[in-house]
Amino acid sequence: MSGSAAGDTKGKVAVLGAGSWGTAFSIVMADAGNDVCIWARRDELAHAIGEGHENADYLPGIELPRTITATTDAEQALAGADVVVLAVPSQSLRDNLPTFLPYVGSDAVFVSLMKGVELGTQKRMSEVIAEVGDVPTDRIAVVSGPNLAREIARREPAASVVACADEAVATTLQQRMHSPAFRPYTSVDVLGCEFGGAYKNVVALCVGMAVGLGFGDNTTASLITRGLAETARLAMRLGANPLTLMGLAGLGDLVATCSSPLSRNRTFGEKLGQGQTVEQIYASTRQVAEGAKSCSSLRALAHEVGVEVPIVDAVDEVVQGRLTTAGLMEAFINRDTKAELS
Ligand SMILES: NC(=O)C1=CN([C@@H]2O[C@H](COP(=O)(O)OP(=O)(O)OC[C@H]3O[C@@H](n4cnc5c(N)ncnc54)[C@H](OP(=O)(O)O)[C@@H]3O)[C@@H](O)[C@H]2O)C=CC1
Ligand SMILES: O=C(CO)COP(=O)(O)O
Repeated sequence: MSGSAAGDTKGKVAVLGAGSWGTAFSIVMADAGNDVCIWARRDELAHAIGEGHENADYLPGIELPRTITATTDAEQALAGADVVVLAVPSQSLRDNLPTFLPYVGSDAVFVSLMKGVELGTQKRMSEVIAEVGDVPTDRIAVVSGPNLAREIARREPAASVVACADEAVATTLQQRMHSPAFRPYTSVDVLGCEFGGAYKNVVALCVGMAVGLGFGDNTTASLITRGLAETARLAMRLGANPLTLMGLAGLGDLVATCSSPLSRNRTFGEKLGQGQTVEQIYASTRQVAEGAKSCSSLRALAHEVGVEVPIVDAVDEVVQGRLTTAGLMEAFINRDTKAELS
């Protein structure tokens, strides 16, 4: 993988997944001087992106740079790419990897944009890539931060974190993705970044429920703050750097997602709070709300390591249909009282 200063011609990037974030991140990479080829699983979407220069299904009204091409052919998307960006829903990654892996160059670096934890295995996405692809950790990076796709696609200024166990790889990727509107910071705390990204989706579901029930800023700020405490408690138990959770991939993303009506997770929670069922919500959108699945895997993981996660527990109960959203708020207030910093 080669690096160069912002604005220079850099190399080819394959983006596997043509949804909101895969497409918005492709704009970042194209603006930073990379040639980008997006893999979509539907012909009509690949055609709309490659020929019409718009992804009307996910980012309507955004004109895509001409250096972005698209295909449904994984071999074509990956040919010559030294950066391989994965942007499919987390729960589909394991099934999708065998389609991609035969065409990934032996030195190419994987970049996960996904913010979920696999159901059943409780693995983070970088762990799934390492396991299924037999890829060493110095070739797997994650990008995570307050990066709502539509705002990024509009080139509104934002920062993010690119994390890799090998700091030099993170730095090279940082150079590859630094664009006029997108400022990446490096980190070696892959676990902390992935955890921040996955956990905030569950907290955003909870905040959305509160909004849907008609509660105001005191309620949402209380949930965000206790959500951050819970995220940090579990992530630290698993080996994350606590400061990562106070950074862009933790607090930053938590605030953006919990505050924004653009967030699919917050919207999902809001609809639950307004009385819709999980099935009705799934039927009303094609976009992924990762927290609705990751609440169960994060809960299982927390219980495996003996960490208390009342928000994740309660959100999972609501999603499973065993608790109402009003019951969740009541449980939040009426749990046994304790010291804040316990
Ligand atoms: N959107 C955002 O603001 C951000 C999202 N993320 C994360 O990025 C990841 C991708 O999200 P995002 O792009 O937003 O998702 P979207 O829901 O917008 O798009 C999902 C994409 O994946 C495809 N897809 C859906 N199911 C499958 C499957 N089973 N196998 C293969 N492809 C599938 C969809 O194809 P089709 O259209 O054919 O259904 C679509 O191209 C998630 O983990 C998300 O948490 C991270 C930061 C920001
Ligand atoms: O991760 C995101 C912003 O950083 C997007 O959140 P949603 O998936 O809830 O839209």
